[in-house]
Amino acid sequence: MKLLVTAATTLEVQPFLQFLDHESQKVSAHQYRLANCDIQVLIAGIGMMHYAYSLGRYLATNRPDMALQAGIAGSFRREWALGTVVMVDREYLADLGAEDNDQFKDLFDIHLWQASQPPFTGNALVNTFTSLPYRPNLPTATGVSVNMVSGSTPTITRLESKYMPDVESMEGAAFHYACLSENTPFLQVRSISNYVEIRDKSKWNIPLAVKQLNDELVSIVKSLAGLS
Ligand SMILES: O=C(O)c1cccc(C(=O)CC[C@H]2O[C@@H](n3cnc4c(=O)[nH]cnc43)[C@H](O)[C@@H]2O)c1
Repeated sequence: MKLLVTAATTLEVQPFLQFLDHESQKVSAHQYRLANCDIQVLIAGIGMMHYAYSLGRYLATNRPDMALQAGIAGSFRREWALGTVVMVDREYLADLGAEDNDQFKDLFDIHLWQASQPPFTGNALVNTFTSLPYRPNLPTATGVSVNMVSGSTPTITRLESKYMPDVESMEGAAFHYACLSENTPFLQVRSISNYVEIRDKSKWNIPLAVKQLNDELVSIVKSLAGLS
């Protein structure tokens, strides 16, 4: 099987790259062979613009059997400990639209986009692939994707009441959009590095989130390669 593993930054998948260096055959700079799996690693950049361009360019000439996005995320749910790994199955574009005095309206609200226009389901980018080669047993989550990490009470309250999100990232929606548009089965896996709150970087735990994310990533890829 041909598997694409993609992340915004190398930092987020560094331990996975080390695993591949030790356990697989390196075919070229970002390509590996692990048992029955051809693995391509794409570092697509931070934010939706970089991500959509890199992934779109890749999918224009490559047909992976499955794409896997791995990254860290902020959590709206305090009951999820930092380091919890979740599978995001629904994404909203949460800051693309218009400000109307103190109200935010997304592109569906102002009728520039129509509900369920492809590849949307309603106003969300939903992972509708039901028969993936492998599905990890992880909590599922609703994601919002933003261009600016949320860090004020009005913004957080607005997102919670409009989209009821569990997690926030800066690339999830771009990944869903590209994979749905190209009919590529996909999984988005995120590990909680911080809570979505008034910005306090000292409370983030990126090393823990990266460790837990990569343990799960190795386990998923081993299962896909038929190694466990
Ligand atoms: O400001 C800094 O010093 C800083 C250092 C490292 C990382 C950051 C980020 O803002 C990470 C953005 C990156 O991680 C994802 N992420 C993680 N938590 C959140 C969040 O609460 N809201 C949105 N995105 C988040 C995101 O997908 C980016 O790729 C800052």
